[in-house]
Amino acid sequence: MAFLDVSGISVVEEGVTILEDITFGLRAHQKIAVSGETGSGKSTLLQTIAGLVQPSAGKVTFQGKKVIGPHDKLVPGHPDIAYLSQQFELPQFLRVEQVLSYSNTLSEEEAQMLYEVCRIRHLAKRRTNQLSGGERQRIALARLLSSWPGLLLLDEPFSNLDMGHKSILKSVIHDISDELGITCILISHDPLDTLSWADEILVMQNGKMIQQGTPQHIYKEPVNEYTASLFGKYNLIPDGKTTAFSGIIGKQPKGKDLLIRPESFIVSSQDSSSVTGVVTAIHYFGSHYEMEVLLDEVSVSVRTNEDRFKVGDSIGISVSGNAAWFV
Ligand SMILES: Nc1ncnc2c1ncn2[C@@H]1O[C@H](COP(=O)(O)OP(=O)(O)OP(=O)(O)O)[C@@H](O)[C@H]1O
Repeated sequence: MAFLDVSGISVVEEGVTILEDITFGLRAHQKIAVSGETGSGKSTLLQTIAGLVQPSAGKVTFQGKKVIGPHDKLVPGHPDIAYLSQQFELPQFLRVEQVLSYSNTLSEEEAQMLYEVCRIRHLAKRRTNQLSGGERQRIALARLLSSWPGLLLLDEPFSNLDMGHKSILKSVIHDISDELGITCILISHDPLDTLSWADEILVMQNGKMIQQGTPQHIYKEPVNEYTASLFGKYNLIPDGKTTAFSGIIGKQPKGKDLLIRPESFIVSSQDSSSVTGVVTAIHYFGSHYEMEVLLDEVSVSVRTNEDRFKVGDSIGISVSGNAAWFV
């Protein structure tokens, strides 16, 4: 029995299809991230799983039981599935300890462990109007988790957080899975949040799930340019202009464009195993440089750690066959 089974879910609102035939399963403790552009249906998917949106077709089964939608339930939602929305609210002007005690169903020891994991123990006496955005979010999270759900759905938890609060929240989410044993599904726009965290990524486009796989698979072998674009910079060398590279990588495009990530290029000597280009711009990013290199007719972005290049240099670049992908 799958921990969570999403089977053929479609959602239609006012004649508009928002989700179309989504199917996937989740094992207990598996970490799934959902990626996709704005409006692709990510939030609606999580809300349907949580029993907050009525599917028009298909069903969600959680721990062997069908999740009942809001049309068939007086108080929408599932007691064992927590959904942290982008627009969470905390009661105004209460002390944090009051907010948490109202929803708490845990023993004192469990509650203290939860507050420790959420990094909020030091905030107990603070009033809710005296908190930063990141602190508010961790308290909203602790409040949700105080019923100790089996499944936590996090909808863009990192948006609007500065680097410091984001980094704390990342550790909190990591510990929620690893220390509290709560299974999580996470929506995030930022590839850095999902690639390093998830066991599996689902990619949404126009209400459809267009790809599912490990972070490595999705990053290296995206099903199309849209998926490639969600996970970082890429070069797309159009079919017809790929001849020079086809020789090096030993693969033919077969009518497709050639996708190469900037870090997959290797700056090498100018010989038969490389393609010659001219550096037209260099951008500094702290941990690395990105050079714009004009090849025969195409300009590509090449990542390098070396600082010896300058605009106008003629360089050789190569790429290994398994770092090139046709889309
Ligand atoms: N109740 C509704 N009635 C009509 N349209 C809706 C409803 N809920 C969502 N939509 C539309 O469905 C599409 C998907 O919305 P959803 O919020 O699920 O996308 P998303 O991928 O989570 O976007 P974002 O990243 O901006 O949060 C959007 O075009 C949205 O306007």
